[in-house]
Amino acid sequence: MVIMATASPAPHSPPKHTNGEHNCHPSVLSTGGNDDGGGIPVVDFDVLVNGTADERSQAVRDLGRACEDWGFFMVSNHGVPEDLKEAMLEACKELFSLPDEEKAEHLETEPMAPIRIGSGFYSVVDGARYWRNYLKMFAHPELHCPEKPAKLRDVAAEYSAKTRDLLLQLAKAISGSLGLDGGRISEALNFDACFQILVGNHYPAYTGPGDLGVGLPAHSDHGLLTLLFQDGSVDGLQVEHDGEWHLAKPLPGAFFVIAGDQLEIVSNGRYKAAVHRAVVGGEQERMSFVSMISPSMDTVVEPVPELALEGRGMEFRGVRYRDYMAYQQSNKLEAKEALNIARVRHTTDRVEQVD
Ligand SMILES: O=C(O)CCC(=O)C(=O)O
Ligand SMILES: [Fe+2]
Repeated sequence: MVIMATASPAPHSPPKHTNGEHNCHPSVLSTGGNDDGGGIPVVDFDVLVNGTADERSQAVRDLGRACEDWGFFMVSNHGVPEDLKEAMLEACKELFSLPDEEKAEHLETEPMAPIRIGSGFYSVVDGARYWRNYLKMFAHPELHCPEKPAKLRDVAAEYSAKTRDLLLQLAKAISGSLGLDGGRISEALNFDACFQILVGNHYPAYTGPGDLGVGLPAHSDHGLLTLLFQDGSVDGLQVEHDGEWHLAKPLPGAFFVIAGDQLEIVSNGRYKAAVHRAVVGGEQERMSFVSMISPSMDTVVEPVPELALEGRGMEFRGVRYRDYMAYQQSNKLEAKEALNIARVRHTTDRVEQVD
């Protein structure tokens, strides 16, 4: 069975709640829901911030291991209310079901536009067709939001504030897990003015050839950390780990956290950005919602020098985040290809940049 990108047109049907099992590629390991036996690691956020000193130290170590081994984990007991997550998805569904005339201003805008509504079916970036509709909104330092549906702005403002707070606290703990001061990564990345983006993904019911289609091809995210949840029990997110694809099945209420390219750069390659993809299949449509934090657009991101001193030299050169994001968003999504613009290749007698 082959997972296919397809050129067929696809319906823009309004999303509805779905339940039930999702077809998955036979070579994909079903995982999640526990932290043993090769499952996706789980970090209990409440313990991470409110535990005893010993519990917190252990949680930070576990977090570090999750970032090192997977670049991908679940966070439970995170404090973001379920009804806020649901309201965020509902507002997104309403937006996707509006007629195109009502979204025209933001449809298929250029890759760095603060609001983009689009569809993988019309992808101008790489000519491929993906089974996906999306809404992208810059959310911080300023929230950019379509006027319709009317409820979207308030919900997005609250959701972005709550998830930003969570992501910044995770960044602090991750900084600690690297043996750095908790504020070190925030300082290096100018997080007082962090950049945040919200993305709603809608994968319509699949009517293309074969059993499965590509919703979003294998990629790593361009930011520092991505927080993701999906609607109901329709799975489709897969993460690469040790050369295998794992189906990411969430624990009830938990978020997925995905290490992005800027974490790989700032940690000098100690933590790897996770390659992931979304597959679609069958009658069931799927939705997911992403909140991502990144350095401010003007920050030149490079490894924290303390980490470069651990005998491995600087593995990345400094790249302004705005340029990095523009490059990643304007080119074909191909696993971690974008990181090569920042990677330094070490050879025995000289150091060169990879172009
Ligand atoms: O829909 C998903 O589960 C994955 C979405 C994703 O990877 C993204 O929006 O960057
Ligand atoms: Fe992603």
